[in-house]
Amino acid sequence: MTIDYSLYLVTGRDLLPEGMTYHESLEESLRGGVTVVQIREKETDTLEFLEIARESKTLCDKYKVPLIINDRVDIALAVQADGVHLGQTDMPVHVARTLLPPNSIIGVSCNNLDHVRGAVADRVDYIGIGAVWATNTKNLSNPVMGVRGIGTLLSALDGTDVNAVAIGGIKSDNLLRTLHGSVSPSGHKLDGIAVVSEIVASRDPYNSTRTLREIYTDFSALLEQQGIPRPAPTYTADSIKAGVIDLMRVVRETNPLIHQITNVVVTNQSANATLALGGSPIMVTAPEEMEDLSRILGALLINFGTVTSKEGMMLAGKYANREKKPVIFDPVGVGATQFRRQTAAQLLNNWQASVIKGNAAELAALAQSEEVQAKGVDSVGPGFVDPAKFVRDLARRERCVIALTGQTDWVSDGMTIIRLDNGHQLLGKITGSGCVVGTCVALFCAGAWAQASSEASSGKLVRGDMLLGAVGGILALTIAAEVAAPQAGVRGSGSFLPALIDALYNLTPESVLERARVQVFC
Ligand SMILES: Cc1ncc(COP(=O)(O)OP(=O)(O)O)c(N)n1
Ligand SMILES: Cc1nc(C(=O)O)sc1CCOP(=O)(O)O
Repeated sequence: MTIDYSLYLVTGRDLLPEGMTYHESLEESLRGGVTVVQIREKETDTLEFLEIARESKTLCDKYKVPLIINDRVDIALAVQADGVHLGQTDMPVHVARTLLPPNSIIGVSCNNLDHVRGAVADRVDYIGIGAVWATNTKNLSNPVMGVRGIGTLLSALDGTDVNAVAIGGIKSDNLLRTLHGSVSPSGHKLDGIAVVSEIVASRDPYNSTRTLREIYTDFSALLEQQGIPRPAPTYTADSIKAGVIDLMRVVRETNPLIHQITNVVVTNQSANATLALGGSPIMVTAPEEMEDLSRILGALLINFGTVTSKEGMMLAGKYANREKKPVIFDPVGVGATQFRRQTAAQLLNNWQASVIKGNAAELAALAQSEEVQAKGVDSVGPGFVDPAKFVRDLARRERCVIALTGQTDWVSDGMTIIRLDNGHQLLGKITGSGCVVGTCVALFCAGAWAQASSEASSGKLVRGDMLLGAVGGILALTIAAEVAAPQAGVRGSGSFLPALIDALYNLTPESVLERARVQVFC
């Protein structure tokens, strides 16, 4: 039997809202479009379980949706359910298979690679991987694994026909993030998501189900589009320059709010650079403010030069993802300490960055490459042998735009690779010029978001052309540096900084067109 696992409902009668019967809730969710139903009764006597299973079977048959029974092979047999879901300490798969009719569906819970290998060896039909996020529905015996943990386990299913659903804390506001983030590095994606409370605890299970379905369908459509090879390059050097000039205009016209959780060294100059380019800076770190801010910001910059509020960073990215706003991540000095490496991994597991910007050592550390070494927050040595390939591969792995900054800057979205050759050596003589690049990238990404904000909702996790945003931000700062450095009043790095802010303020489309040194590779 071919099963559509995309929206897998696991029941939980104790979560039903007051006044809603089990029957009503289940029928509404079937009408709304759940594609599989699992009856999960942890505390119920056999007789009551049997009655509930019978009632559920009648409803599921009416909507032609398969019915799975959690843990209890005997109940599955008694109501002629389509299959069973077994935990790691439940009846072994081979025993259940001898008891159940041929072609029954067997699913198994998996929390680590050994579980997945065991499930593949047992030739199960599907695995339930969890918990992806924290949940109040069940006391978990293992830590939550986040989207990256899901991706790792999905890789172990490459080349098999075992399906996979994720479970645990999945809600409409984190579903897109769950789907995006869990695609394995080899491109293996989930076959569905399993939810309890988002549907069962809802006062409107029909619409809660519809919302989840819509998000899932949009995401699947996007993945299909991405699978189609692009017939012709979308960008040329000229189209990039024209696009950047247009974004510059949008930023000045829309004055976007740029929320920056940044480090103490550069806060002031980042705020000034934001104002100079036509944006409006806000440097908030308190976790309590993140949800409200996410609704009004144009872009979020998370720079962890000094990690003061990890919780704030976690929440800010999560809410920005929910609003489909650009999230720019600048993992300053990520390779320098174990704490930074762990924090970066946790943040990226919690939200999806739209652009990750870093120097060679930072991006090498993120990619777990030893090709480039760090000294504190700086790179040492000549850089990557093949920076174009490096940024393209990391962009594919992180599913976002990667901006590698240095004497030459490289930007890629995983398909197009762009080389930029502007800048001035004085940029290396002022503190935090890399951090200000992050600010400029955030501004141009906010412009790209504003340009696309009327686009129909889609499976994308951010609206707007983030590749162009990243290129725009880098060009703005590096060209401003070229303009500022030869100014009469600039006598060294101290007088260069105010001249740089002036140059950002006075940056013209003509100087971008004239100076931008852009090469596009596909
Ligand atoms: C789809 C799906 N995945 C995982 C589970 C968890 O099952 P199990 O490990 O048996 O734990 P309990 O549900 O019995 O608490 C599931 N039920 N469904
Ligand atoms: C039943 C179950 N199993 C899990 C696992 O990790 O194996 S998490 C979970 C509960 C999922 O409920 P909700 O969608 O309300 O978070």
